[in-house]
Amino acid sequence: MGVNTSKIVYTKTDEAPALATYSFLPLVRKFTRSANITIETKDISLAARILSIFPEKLSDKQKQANALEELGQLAQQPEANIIKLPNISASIPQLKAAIAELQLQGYDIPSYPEEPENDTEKNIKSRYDKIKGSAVNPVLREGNSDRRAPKPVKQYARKNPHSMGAWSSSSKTHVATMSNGDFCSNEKSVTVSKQGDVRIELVEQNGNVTVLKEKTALLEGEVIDASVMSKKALIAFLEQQIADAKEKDVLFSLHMKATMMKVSDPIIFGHAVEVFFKDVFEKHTAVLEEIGVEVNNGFGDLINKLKKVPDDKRAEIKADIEACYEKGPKLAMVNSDLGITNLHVPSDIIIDASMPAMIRTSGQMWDVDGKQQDTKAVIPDSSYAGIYQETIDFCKKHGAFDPTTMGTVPNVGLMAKKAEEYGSHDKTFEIQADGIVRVVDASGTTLTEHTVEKGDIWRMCQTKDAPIKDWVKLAVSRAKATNTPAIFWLDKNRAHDAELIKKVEIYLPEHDTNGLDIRIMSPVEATRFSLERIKEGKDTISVTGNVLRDYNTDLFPILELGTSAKMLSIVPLMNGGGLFETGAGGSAPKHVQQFNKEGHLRWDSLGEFLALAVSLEHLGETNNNKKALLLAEALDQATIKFLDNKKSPSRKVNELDNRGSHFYLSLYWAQELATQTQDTELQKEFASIADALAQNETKIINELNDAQGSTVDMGGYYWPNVDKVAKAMRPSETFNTIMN
Ligand SMILES: NC(=O)C1=CN([C@@H]2O[C@H](COP(=O)(O)OP(=O)(O)OC[C@H]3O[C@@H](n4cnc5c(N)ncnc54)[C@H](OP(=O)(O)O)[C@@H]3O)[C@@H](O)[C@H]2O)C=CC1
Ligand SMILES: O=C(O)CCC(=O)C(=O)O
Ligand SMILES: [Mg+2]
Repeated sequence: MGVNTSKIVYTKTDEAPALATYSFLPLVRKFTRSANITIETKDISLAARILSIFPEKLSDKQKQANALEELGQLAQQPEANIIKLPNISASIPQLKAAIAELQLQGYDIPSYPEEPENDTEKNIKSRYDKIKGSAVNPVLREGNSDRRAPKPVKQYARKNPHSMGAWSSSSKTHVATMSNGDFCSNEKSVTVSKQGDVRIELVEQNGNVTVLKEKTALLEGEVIDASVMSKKALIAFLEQQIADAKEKDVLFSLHMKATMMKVSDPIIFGHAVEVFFKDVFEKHTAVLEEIGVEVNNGFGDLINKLKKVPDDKRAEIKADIEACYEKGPKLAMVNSDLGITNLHVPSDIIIDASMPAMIRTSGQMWDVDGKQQDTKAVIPDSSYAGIYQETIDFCKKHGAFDPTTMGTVPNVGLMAKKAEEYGSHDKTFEIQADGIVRVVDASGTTLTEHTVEKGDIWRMCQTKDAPIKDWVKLAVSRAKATNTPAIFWLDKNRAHDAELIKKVEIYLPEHDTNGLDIRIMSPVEATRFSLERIKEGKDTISVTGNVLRDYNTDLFPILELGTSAKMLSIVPLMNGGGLFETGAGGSAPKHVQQFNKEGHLRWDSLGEFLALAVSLEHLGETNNNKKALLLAEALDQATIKFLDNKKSPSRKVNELDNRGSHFYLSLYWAQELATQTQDTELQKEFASIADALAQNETKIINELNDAQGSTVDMGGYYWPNVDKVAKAMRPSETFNTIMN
């Protein structure tokens, strides 16, 4: 294969990682040029995705290609080599903010029609709904996931432990979850014996049949699950928990994944808002309807729309809101200073990050005065809530974990082909009438059926056989490579898991597992087992489904490393390519706020460094590009040095930030290349760069630090001005000159 085929696609995303890209990518280009590697960028930011689907009224200059679609296709090709940075999975409030910003910048795109009144508006809404929530990752993830803390990162964390809030055995913090009527208890699961289509329909009590989804194609051996969340049971549960939080005097805090579970979870979120502020919603139904309040977008939606109400009425509603706050338990706050509660915006309390953050902070969240308090963490569906309760119990019993001695829990996650719950959006429905929802195949056989009531949330999930097989293989190969026990987190008492266990039991014996310790345990047992081992400094691979992949790869990294940004996240694509995700966390909106305010970007690009190294290694191997392999090796060494010398960004203004950290990585990377002797061309090229960087270290760092301390105008949040940001992110002339 010719060396010219070496191409890495680097994604342009949103918020903090996008800012970091302005500084990092020019450096990556410089380092990879001589190895004949092309770095192509694909803009999959929220704003670019919006523009790409509404080209009609845009000028040619304003139009955006549908980069996500192109990448989705590429991910299925063997030559794929994609570095994927975290992107915004937009809640409706974020989507609306991005649209408003683009309109203000002169892009003629339609507003989001919350309640579409005609076909045109319905069409606009359905186009926007495709962008909503987690719309990027499921498209690119054409493989299962291998997330872990690389050895040097783990060693660094052991030597330089992050803060850990102490735990008290008398902590009142706990998880509240439903015991009946939820998705977990109502789940039915079937492994289909042959390929074919199924129809999802609602049969009303009067015999009326409404087709909810005409056609869903199934493959042989695929596992399908159907389940329902009862609205009545949910509301009863929420009422009970609100009362109980008040009685126990703990904060009430709801933890959902409204971004990835973009259909079901906003509805559940909305119910929580309505139950908490019941008196307001009951008393002012007509007014709230008139101003178009959408509770599924959070309580913040009501607050924003109150502006439309006449002064005296608004004062009355506000007084009633205050009365609800008085009457109910204290709410956990997302931002005490700004009065933003846990119920304001669904994307503010994303469970994978928010639960571990709470566990790391002594099991506490913040009250309205900014004081830490014990908390009732409300996770309505009980499928996975138990892992957090188990972790909390463990901390109550043993105290906080000790990052200097604790082991690690890497994850092998099933996620290819939109596996399980995270692929269920197009098969999730808020039920409009009492009846039965059934899944029927082409021969008319009913595969599953559920009795439902109006307002219930019904959903179907799919898990294809090939991804399961690949997942088992990946688990065995990771267990073997690291000689670490691997636990399948599957509960034989849960319908879906029972089907998966059957498959695992068939596929495992196809591999040589001699000498390996591979077991199947329920999530709760697996948590306990892994935590007991972690405490003793031992490692345990968690082999999980898609949701637990997501939860565990924030939970363990946040406890072990302080953040999931330091994770290596590899997705070996099923067709042979590689998708390299940077870190296991998100796009850190808080970091952008700080950058705007004081010109300091505390984003840690370690995830990018790790992903780039494995991407280069993959490229070197698949294209027989020796220079790429050398670059990868040198980058790994540079990253180790970077950690040893503590060159990660600080959290405080006027100290080393993201940009300065990139300088040090470049210095060390160049030095590594200069000292290797296998490739004299690279050696020569980078020796002079290494020298220039080393000689100008103080000057460059001064130039970078001098750029901090004042506000930064980016000319936009979702669609910033490229020149402004490029300038802000590369403020050292000396550094730029050497690297250009
Ligand atoms: N892979 C993806 O594309 C993912 C995307 N998301 C999206 O990201 C957005 C924010 O999600 P959220 O749940 O708040 O989680 P985030 O992971 O973005 O943020 C939580 C906190 O983690 C810390 N953090 C995360 N990454 C870094 C980093 N590289 N360097 C330093 N600190 C870091 C920061 O805490 P502090 O500064 O306080 O230390 C940050 O405020 C949402 O739009 C969400 O949908 C979320 C997860 C994955
Ligand atoms: O796609 C998303 O919204 C988030 C993905 C995520 O949290 C993860 O994969 O860890
Ligand atoms: Mg996650």
